[in-house]
Amino acid sequence: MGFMVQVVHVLRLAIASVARFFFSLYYGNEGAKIPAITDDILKKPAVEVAKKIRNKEITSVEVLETCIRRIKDVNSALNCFIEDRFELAMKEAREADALIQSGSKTPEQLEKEKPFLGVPFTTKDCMAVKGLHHTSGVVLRKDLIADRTADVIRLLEESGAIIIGLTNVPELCMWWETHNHLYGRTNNPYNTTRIVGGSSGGEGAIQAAAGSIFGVGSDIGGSIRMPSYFNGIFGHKPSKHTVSNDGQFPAAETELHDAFLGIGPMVRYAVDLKPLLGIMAGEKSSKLKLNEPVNVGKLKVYYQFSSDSLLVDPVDKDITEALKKVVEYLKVKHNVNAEEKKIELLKKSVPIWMNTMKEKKKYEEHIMVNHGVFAIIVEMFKNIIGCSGNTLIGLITALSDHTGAEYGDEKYKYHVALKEKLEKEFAEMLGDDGVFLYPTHPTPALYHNEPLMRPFNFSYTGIINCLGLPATSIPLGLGREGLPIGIQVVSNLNNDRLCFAVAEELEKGFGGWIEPQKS
Ligand SMILES: CCCCCCCC/C=C\CCCCCCCC(N)=O
Repeated sequence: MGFMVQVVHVLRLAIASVARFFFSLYYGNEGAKIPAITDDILKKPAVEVAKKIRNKEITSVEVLETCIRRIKDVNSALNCFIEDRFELAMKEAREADALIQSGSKTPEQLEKEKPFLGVPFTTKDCMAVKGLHHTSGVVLRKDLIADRTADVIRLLEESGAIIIGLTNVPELCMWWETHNHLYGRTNNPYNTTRIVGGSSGGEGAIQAAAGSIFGVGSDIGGSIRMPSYFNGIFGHKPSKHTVSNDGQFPAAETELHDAFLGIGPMVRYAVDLKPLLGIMAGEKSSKLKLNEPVNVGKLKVYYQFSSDSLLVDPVDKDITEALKKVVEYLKVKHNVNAEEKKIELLKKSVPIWMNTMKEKKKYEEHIMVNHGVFAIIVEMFKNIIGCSGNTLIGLITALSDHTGAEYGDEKYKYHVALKEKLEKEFAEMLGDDGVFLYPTHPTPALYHNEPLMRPFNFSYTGIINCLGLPATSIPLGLGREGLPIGIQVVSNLNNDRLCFAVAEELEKGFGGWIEPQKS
């Protein structure tokens, strides 16, 4: 059995390598370039932009105009921004400026009451924003306009931030390449022949390209952390039950999935993670004790190089080297002796995620009019001849939903039990002062469509969703292909602030976000 699994693994890798060769011939290595960033305000953290607006060093209207210009400059190459509310945003920016100019509140009062006053932001199109489309990349929802705004977006608006539009996602947000038959495919700002990840892929790209000041993503299998990683920015999936999942499509249908799913910030600068999560969490932010100081030198640091799963690609040497450098950096700078782990159950990341993700409702019910295996196969043929509203991977995922466990059966319960065992192991290891460093993903951004050859690579992030733990994707520079690399840092439940402290420290040591290729 073990031998056969090894043989299948080697065969899969061999086929994926041959396919990669053909992908490289097909796409070449030169994609479209995006223009250099010329406005300094786009190279500032959101907290600094907010301060400058409050202190009348720049107006909200000027910041918004700069973002709009930048979005227009980069979107033909990236196809990441899909719907705007520029006019309404401009009205809100004028109102913000008028409030500041009126002098009715001091900058200190504004900082307390409306910390992001006048700061433009974007979110993915699976989040309800009143008056904008709410499709999740599903053709059946193409005319659906949200009649209310998701809790998390409302909280950000109450903090003074201004939503300027929506970014692209994969069909039903359930794949890690951003492509659908409504808005098309999104390209990576570092190399447009490569993927941006998913499902918050449009958001990853617009943040990396500096088209908005901060972004909001959501993550049930890595959808914040993978696009953050592929696009060289910071992204945080919060502790379970911290940020309201209201107003998101698809909604989490079970208690378990509500724990897996998290909405969080996607940003160019680590310093923005904490204040944004504080606002997004609303009343629940108090349990995170975000203002408690964290001494990185006092943290217990654990790390693991690979899940050792035979269903997943080996971890790229650039990522392994980067993780080693992080361990060395923490030793030299903070005298922290990190401990290497070999957590056996991480090998089972793929079956744990795949089986515990089962719901009563079948996947195809969200994306197709006709249901059942036969209907899916018919739709696949239609896809091949270019006549389907569904993506091929959407249909493959629908088909795969007819394999493995059924919601609530013995197989499902077995995998829930495995998840609980791993949860206990992580809780004991991390305690109140521990962090776990782990690859966010085994490879840098693949060519478009290439994830089909390596479908389960998302499990490095997916397994952390099953545990409900907070995790931040941290950029660590560019690898040998000129594409972003990095790791994720995981902490115990409600210890999100430890992830932020590590993110800020590694940003200092490794440079954080790097402006993408310029024309
Ligand atoms: C060609 C071989 C295809 C093998 C079957 C692939 C089945 C894939 C099923 C599920 C993949 C889910 C990927 C989740 C990515 C992120 C989800 C998220 N919203 O956080």
